Amino acid sequence: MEDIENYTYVIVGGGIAGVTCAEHLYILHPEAKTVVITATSLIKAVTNVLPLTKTLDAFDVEERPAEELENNCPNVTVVRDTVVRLHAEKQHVYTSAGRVFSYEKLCICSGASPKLVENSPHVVCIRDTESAQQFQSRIKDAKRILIVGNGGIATEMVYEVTGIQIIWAIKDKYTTANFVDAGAAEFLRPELDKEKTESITPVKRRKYIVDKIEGGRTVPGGALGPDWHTGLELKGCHQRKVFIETEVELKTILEPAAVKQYGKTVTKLNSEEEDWPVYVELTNGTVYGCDFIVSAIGVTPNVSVFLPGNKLTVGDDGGLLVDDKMRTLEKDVFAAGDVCTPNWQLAPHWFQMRLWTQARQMGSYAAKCMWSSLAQEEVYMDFCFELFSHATKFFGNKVILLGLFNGQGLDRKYEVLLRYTKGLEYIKCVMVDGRMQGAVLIGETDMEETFENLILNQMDLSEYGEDLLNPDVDIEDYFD
Ligand SMILES: Cc1cc2nc3c(=O)[nH]c(=O)nc-3n(C[C@H](O)[C@H](O)[C@H](O)COP(=O)(O)OP(=O)(O)OC[C@H]3O[C@@H](n4cnc5c(N)ncnc54)[C@H](O)[C@@H]3O)c2cc1C
Ligand SMILES: NC(=O)C1=CN([C@@H]2O[C@H](COP(=O)(O)OP(=O)(O)OC[C@H]3O[C@@H](n4cnc5c(N)ncnc54)[C@H](OP(=O)(O)O)[C@@H]3O)[C@@H](O)[C@H]2O)C=CC1
Repeated sequence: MEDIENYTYVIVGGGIAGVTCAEHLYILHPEAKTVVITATSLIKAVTNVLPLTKTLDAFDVEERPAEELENNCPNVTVVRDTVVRLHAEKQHVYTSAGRVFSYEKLCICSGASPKLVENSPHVVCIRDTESAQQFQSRIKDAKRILIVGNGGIATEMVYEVTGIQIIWAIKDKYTTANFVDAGAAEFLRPELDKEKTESITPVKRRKYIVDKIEGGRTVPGGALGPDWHTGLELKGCHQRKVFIETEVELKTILEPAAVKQYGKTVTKLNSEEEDWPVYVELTNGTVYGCDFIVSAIGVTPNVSVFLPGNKLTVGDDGGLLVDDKMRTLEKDVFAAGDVCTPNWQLAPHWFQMRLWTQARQMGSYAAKCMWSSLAQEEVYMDFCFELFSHATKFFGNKVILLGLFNGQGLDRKYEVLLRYTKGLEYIKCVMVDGRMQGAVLIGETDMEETFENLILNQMDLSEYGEDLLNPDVDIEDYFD
C-alpha cells in the first residue's frame, strides 16, 4: 500500500517558473497546501523588480536556500527530490526517493537541458551553477576554446572570457543571429576585439552560489541568467583573440591520433602551433585544435519522465504543449517555463523564446489558471502575452527587443527604419504598411516605452516616414 502525501497543488521544479508559480499560489490560495519538488537544494528567487514598460520588467534572479521560500510562503513545502514518473489518471507523481504525492492540480516546471553537439568528454555546456563551475575549472589552464552556437550563451561567453583564443563557429552569416540582425551584429562587433581589463565584474553580492556537487544527479539545476559569469574567474592562460568561422557547423571531433591517422591538415592560428588535446573538423573542411569545445546550441525541454503512460503531447521543439490556460492535454496537469510550448492562437506580436522573463510570466499565469480552475473563476490571458519584450546586455551594451524585432513571421515583407551612431546607439524599427511591428534598441535610447505603445496600438505612422527616427523630432511627445 502506497504511503501517499496529499497536496492541493504540486509543482515540479525550483527554477523561476516553479518558484513564481508557488509564490503566486500563496497569494491566491494561502490556505491550500502546495509542494515544490525540485532536484536541487537551491531555488531561484526574483528580486529588485523594476518595471521598464507595460510588458517589460528588469529584475535580478538569485539562488536562495529552499527554506526561504517556505518562510515567505508558509503554505509551501519544498521537497528536495527528483520526480521519476507521473500517473495522470491517479493524479500521482512518484519520486526517486520512493515518495508518492497526490495533487488536485499539478504544474510541470522542469525546465530544459542543453543540447550537445556531441556527447564527448571534450564538450562542455553551461546550464546551472555546477556546469558553470566546471567550465571555470577547465578554462584556467586553457589557451584556446572552440564555441559552437550563435545564441545567448555563445554571445555572452565570447565577450566575458578573457586571456584566451576563441574560435566561434556559427551556422549563420553573422553573429548573435538568434537575437539580432546583421546590422546590430556589426554595431556590436568592435567590442569583441578588445581585451577586457577586468575579468570579474565587481558586484555588491553574489547572485549564484555553487551548489555542492551532487553525485548521481541526472537533471540539471535551475538555469542561470545574465549574471551567470559574475564571480567566476573566466580567464585562460593566453592572450585574448576571437576568430569567427561563419556558415559552418561541427562535422566531427577528432582525437590527436585520428588527425595523424587520417592525415588531416590542421589550420594554424599562430606561427608556433602546438599539439592540442582535441581537434574539430568543421563542415567547411577546416580543422582546428583546441583545449575543449563549448556546446551552446540551445535547449531540449525536460519532459521524458512525464510522458510514459500519459496523454501529454509535445511540439516540434520537444516542449509540452499547453493551451491558453497553461493546461496540457491531461486533466489538471499544467506546465510553465522552458519545459512548455504555447499551443494557443498567439497574439500577432508575441512568440516564445526560452527566457527567464517568459518563465516568470508563465509561472505566474499558470498559478492563476490553476487556482481559477479550482475556484471556478474566469481568468483572462495575461497582458504580457500581447507583446514579445526582452531586455538584456550584449557585449556590454543594453539591448531591448520588442515585438517582431527580426521580422519574425513576416516573410521578408517589411521595411526597416534605422538610426545608427557608431559606438553609441542602434535603433531599428520593423514596419509594415506604416505600422510598427517590432524594434531593436541598443544603447541608452530611452525609446522602449514609446515603441511598445506604437507596436501595441498599431497607429499608422506613414506620414512621419523616416522622420520617425529623426533625432531632432521628439517622438515621445507625439506618442506617449
Ligand atoms: C547560462 C545561461 C544564461 C542565461 N541568460 C539569460 C538571460 O540573460 N536572460 C534571460 O531572459 N534568460 C536567460 N537564460 C534562460 C533562462 O535562465 C531560462 O529560460 C529560465 O531560467 C527557465 O526557467 P524554468 O523555471 O522554466 O527552468 P529551470 O530554471 O531550468 O528550472 C527547472 C527546475 O526543475 C528541476 N527539475 C527538472 N527535472 C526535474 C525532476 N524530474 N524532478 C524534480 N525537479 C526537476 C531542475 O533541477 C530545476 O530546478 C539563460 C540560461 C542560461 C543557461
Ligand atoms: N541574454 C540572454 O537573453 C540569454 C539567453 N539565454 C537563453 O538560454 C538558453 C540557452 O542558450 P543557448 O544555448 O545560447 O541557446 P539559443 O537558443 O540562444 O541559441 C542556440 C544557437 O545555436 C544554433 N544551433 C542549433 N543547433 C546547432 C548546431 N547543431 N550547430 C551549430 N549551431 C546550432 C541555433 O541556430 P538556429 O536557431 O538556427 O537553430 C542558435 O543560433 C536559450 O533559451 C537562450 O534564449 C542564454 C544566454 C543569454
